[in-house]
Amino acid sequence: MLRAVRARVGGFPRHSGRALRARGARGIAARGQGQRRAGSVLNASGPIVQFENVGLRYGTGAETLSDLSFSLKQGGFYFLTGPSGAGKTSLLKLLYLALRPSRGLIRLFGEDIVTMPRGRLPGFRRRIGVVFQEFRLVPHLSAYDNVALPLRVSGVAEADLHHPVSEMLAWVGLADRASARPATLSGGEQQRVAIARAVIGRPELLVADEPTGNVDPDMAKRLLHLFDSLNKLGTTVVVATHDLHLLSRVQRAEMLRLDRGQLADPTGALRHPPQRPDA
Ligand SMILES: Nc1ncnc2c1ncn2[C@@H]1O[C@H](COP(=O)(O)OP(=O)(O)OP(=O)(O)O)[C@@H](O)[C@H]1O
Repeated sequence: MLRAVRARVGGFPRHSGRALRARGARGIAARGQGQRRAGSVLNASGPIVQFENVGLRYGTGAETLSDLSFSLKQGGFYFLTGPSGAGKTSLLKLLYLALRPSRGLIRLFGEDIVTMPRGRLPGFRRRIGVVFQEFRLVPHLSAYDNVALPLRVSGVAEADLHHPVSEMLAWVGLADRASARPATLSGGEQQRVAIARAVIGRPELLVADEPTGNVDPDMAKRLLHLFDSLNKLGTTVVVATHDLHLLSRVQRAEMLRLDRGQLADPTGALRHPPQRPDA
């Protein structure tokens, strides 16, 4: 079945962008290929994420993340790697605004999100697609309705939902499971629904935590191709993974390697935060 699906779709599912441009759609819906929303303070090549000397501490313990200074360029593709417990999920939570840092500066879409009033955060979160490590599907909704959720939140009309949602479910090989509730799906199937939900709105930033952890190598390749296609349409992609086979599959991807809460260079040496020019 996978082969049949593969034959039908060569790039990112074509109806998704169309639905997002439908009448009444808000926010991300207004974007075309590689374009940013009107009024964005970012220019086409500016960083979409900037961390300066960021630290994160849970409770009163030692810092889980320390001295993180890096930027992600708009339209970039990044793999986040590192041993278990290095802090990958914690870093992704800072990126998708589930946590605020204990210290340092984070700019997202050109704005300081550390001091941003809480009321503005949901609007920012809608610009980010997230594949959670534990999926977080809505249990009482079908696979179809879980995938449709971001489009409904963006104001896409019901009449415009069917094509993009069905196409996306077919892409992830779940056309025949559209009406299934999450509890009746396997772990790998739930993961694919979670991925379809995260990408269908063509977010400006996609953050995926071990998105291929529960699928076989063929499906992992296919899902990575989906991220790759989305990235080519302008979405900045950050994928945390232990799967070293994935890393070579996107040639242009850059690596971020975490080790004990700090960024390391590819040789494993810890990278110290750059000196500010005025320091
Ligand atoms: N809510 C929390 N409260 C306290 N400590 C936490 C919390 N979440 C994570 N940690 C700790 O932070 C450290 C980093 O965890 P994190 O999940 O970010 O690592 P990871 O690199 O994603 O690991 P894995 O690859 O196993 O998923 C771990 O020592 C973990 O115990």
